Amino acid sequence: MTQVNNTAVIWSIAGSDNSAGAGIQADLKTIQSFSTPEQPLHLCTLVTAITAQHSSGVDACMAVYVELLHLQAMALLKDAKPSVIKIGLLVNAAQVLWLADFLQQLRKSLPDLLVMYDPVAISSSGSTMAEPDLYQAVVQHLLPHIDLLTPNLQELEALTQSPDTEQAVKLLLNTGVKAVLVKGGHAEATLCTDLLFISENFRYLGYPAYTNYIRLSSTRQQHHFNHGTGCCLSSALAAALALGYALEDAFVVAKTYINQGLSQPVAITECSGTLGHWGFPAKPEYLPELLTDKLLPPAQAFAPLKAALVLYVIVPSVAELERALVAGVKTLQLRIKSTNPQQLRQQIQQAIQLCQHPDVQLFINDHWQLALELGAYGVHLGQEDINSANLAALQQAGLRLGVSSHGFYKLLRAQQLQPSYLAIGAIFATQTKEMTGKLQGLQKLARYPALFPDIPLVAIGGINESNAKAVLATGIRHLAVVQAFAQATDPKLWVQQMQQFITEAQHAY
Ligand SMILES: Cc1ncc(COP(=O)(O)OP(=O)(O)O)c(N)n1
Ligand SMILES: Cc1ncsc1CCOP(=O)(O)O
Ligand SMILES: [Mg+2]
Repeated sequence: MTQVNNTAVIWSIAGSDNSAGAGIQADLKTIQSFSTPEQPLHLCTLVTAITAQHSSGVDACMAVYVELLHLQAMALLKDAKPSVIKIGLLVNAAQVLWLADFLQQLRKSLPDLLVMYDPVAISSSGSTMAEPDLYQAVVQHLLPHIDLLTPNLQELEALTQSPDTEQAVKLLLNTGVKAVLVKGGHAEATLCTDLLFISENFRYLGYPAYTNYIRLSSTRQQHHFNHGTGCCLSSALAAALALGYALEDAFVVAKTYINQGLSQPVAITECSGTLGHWGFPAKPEYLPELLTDKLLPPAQAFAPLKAALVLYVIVPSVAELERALVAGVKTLQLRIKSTNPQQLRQQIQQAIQLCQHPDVQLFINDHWQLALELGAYGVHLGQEDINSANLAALQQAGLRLGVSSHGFYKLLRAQQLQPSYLAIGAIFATQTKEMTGKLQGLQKLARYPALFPDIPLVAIGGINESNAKAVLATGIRHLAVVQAFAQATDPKLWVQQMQQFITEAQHAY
């Protein structure tokens, strides 16, 4: 049967928690929370066990027979195939063996399938739900079929017999697992820190990280309403991956979701309850802190923009810069990719001269040394460039800084520098720049303004007069363009039209 719309189907293969804080019930609530009419998610379930539990323990756990697991899977396949499978509680070796075999078969017809395993065996209250032979079977048979494993610290040690996190993760990656997210929720610390290790084999990686792991941290929220937090973190990851987020971005989204849910829990009694499920997180205070990829930010923030970016036109030469100025563009970028050093200096100097006007803001792309030396208004740097640029010198000289980003993880990374603006791209397909990662699209773009309200955000990549209104409807207020301006036959009219779209959006939303 052909799937008819863009609904992403996720399967949860897990145990029932009748108290509905963890297990399949938590997965359903979490996945539903991420589902929207524009990008619907549909969670189907394969129940592996029925548990009798409450907030302080598990009274009973009964495994479902493998034959019935198989029938559940066959029934689901009659309707639709999943794009993501999230595995939770497995009880015994028989279930593991069936699942390993099933996944191997399924992958033959679903090469893009993403399989996650949250290796729960002991509940957060300390009750053991699995049989003693479970982990041995998991390591031997299941792990080679897992793309992303999400153990907590206890489960990590139980699976590997290693108390050393990095060593344990190495052991797991050697079994064929492609990424490991170690959940730090159970550690005794004021910060709750989770670590994501991504091997080169992980197909969903959008952009290479600058370290081989990413560490996200948030202040621990001490209360009694955290039953099922681990299940929900893994489900939120599954949802974000099904929505097309790159793994590192899905990690940020999932942790932000948990912070939101713990900030607004559902209390049932004074000492029992669960985290809340309140939709895609939308407040900056829920964002975690990125502890890895530490850049060396200057002591102070970069100078703010002297005016809003609004329409930001990027040009490859001084001749094009003049054309843009004549057409009425007030925010410009000189983006020269190849020329000899002498011409480069000359062009940057000329561009700075031409833009000496109180209403005009000119950013120099890439060539920060020349920009600094020649007294430019600002520079635009990519994520690689900020590793090596002398940011302190740029900040001290009063230059404005704009930084490229391609999703939540890169936004967090760039935000550390307190730049003057952040660019997000590519929104649509572009012929101007080779983009290796996923396109942002309008649905993802619409999530950023609420989470990054204190810094100007500019959208870039494939933007033109036909899609500008749709981009502005996401809440983004600034548009950067290359080709659409270069191809405008009447540049003045084109600029007026684009500026009008932006002004209308500012008043409309
Ligand atoms: C406004 C704006 N956004 C993004 C970019 C891209 O910068 P970067 O990632 O450094 O890539 P190059 O432009 O150097 O190819 C930009 N230039 N401007
Ligand atoms: C430089 C850059 N960075 C992200 S997309 C992009 C190219 C944008 O060009 P266009 O507006 O022609 O798609
Ligand atoms: Mg660059």
